[in-house]
Amino acid sequence: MKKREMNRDWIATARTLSEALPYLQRYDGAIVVIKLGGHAMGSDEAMETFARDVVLMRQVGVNPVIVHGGGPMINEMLEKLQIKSDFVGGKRVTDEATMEVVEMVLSGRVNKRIVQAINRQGGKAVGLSGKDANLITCDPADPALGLVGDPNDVDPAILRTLFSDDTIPVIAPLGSGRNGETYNINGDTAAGAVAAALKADRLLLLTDVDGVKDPDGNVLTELTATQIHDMIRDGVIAGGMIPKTETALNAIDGGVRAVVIIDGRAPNAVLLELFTEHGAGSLIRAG
Ligand SMILES: Nc1ncnc2c1ncn2[C@@H]1O[C@H](COP(=O)(O)OP(=O)(O)O)[C@@H](O)[C@H]1O
Ligand SMILES: CC(=O)N[C@@H](CCC(=O)OP(=O)(O)O)C(=O)O
Repeated sequence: MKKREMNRDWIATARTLSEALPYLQRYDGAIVVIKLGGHAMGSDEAMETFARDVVLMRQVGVNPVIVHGGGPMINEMLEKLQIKSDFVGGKRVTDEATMEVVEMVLSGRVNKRIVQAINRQGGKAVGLSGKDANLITCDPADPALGLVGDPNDVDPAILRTLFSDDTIPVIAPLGSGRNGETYNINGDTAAGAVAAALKADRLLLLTDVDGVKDPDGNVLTELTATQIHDMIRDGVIAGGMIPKTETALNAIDGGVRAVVIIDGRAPNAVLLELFTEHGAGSLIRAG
């Protein structure tokens, strides 16, 4: 039974819903790839909110695809096992022992946590890695990085099958080599490759900062390719933000309409970005 009382908050909520109509219409049937970084995963409560947002997206006709990271969780397990780990240009140098841990953590604990969270909210999520159904085939990225892969062949057929069954794919960033090897793919790189193969309407890169920052720490609300190249060259964009911005450019080149780098720790970040006029973070779009 609804309580028949007037309250400013509820009136504002109703107005927000009403104002969402043009956005709901715009994204009906759209494909939205969301990269959920390890740093953005946070508490169980934050995961629950994220999962609810994803289920809502699906409910209103969007086809969401989740590609996740899990760097901090891999670090934790490597430390327990006393395996040393180094990063070059934001990517983990991956030998065979490291690869075993990466696969175990990403395909196991991290992937299933997200799948379970979505299913608990009434969605239907299926966990897979880039190795399933030939989704992502890799070539070695750089001999210095060992088993780090560059996605060179992405077959999104399995994802389209899942869309047609109202199912939400949750993808761990691993890929197969041409000779049966397993490759570790940076989560942003994997998300970009999947988004390009699907010609996604949006790629949302959820991280732990408000967006891409200039040297004074101000978030740049819109970024061009030239700005990104200059900022990487000058060291203003560093560490994990390098693969993120490079991914954004590659995704746009590959046919994605727009990429947004946003703070995934902010409550309802995904809904705010898609269904309200209050988009946040840094936008990179096709020219
Ligand atoms: N110019 C920049 N603007 C914002 N963040 C930056 C910038 N340069 C480097 N970073 C770093 O990039 C990090 C995001 O990358 P990463 O830690 O790999 O995130 P995730 O785990 O979400 O993929 C930020 O926390 C920040 O420390
Ligand atoms: C090659 C490479 O660096 N792979 C990443 C995969 C996980 C990832 O990208 O996690 P975040 O998104 O949380 O950083 C790694 O081993 O950490």
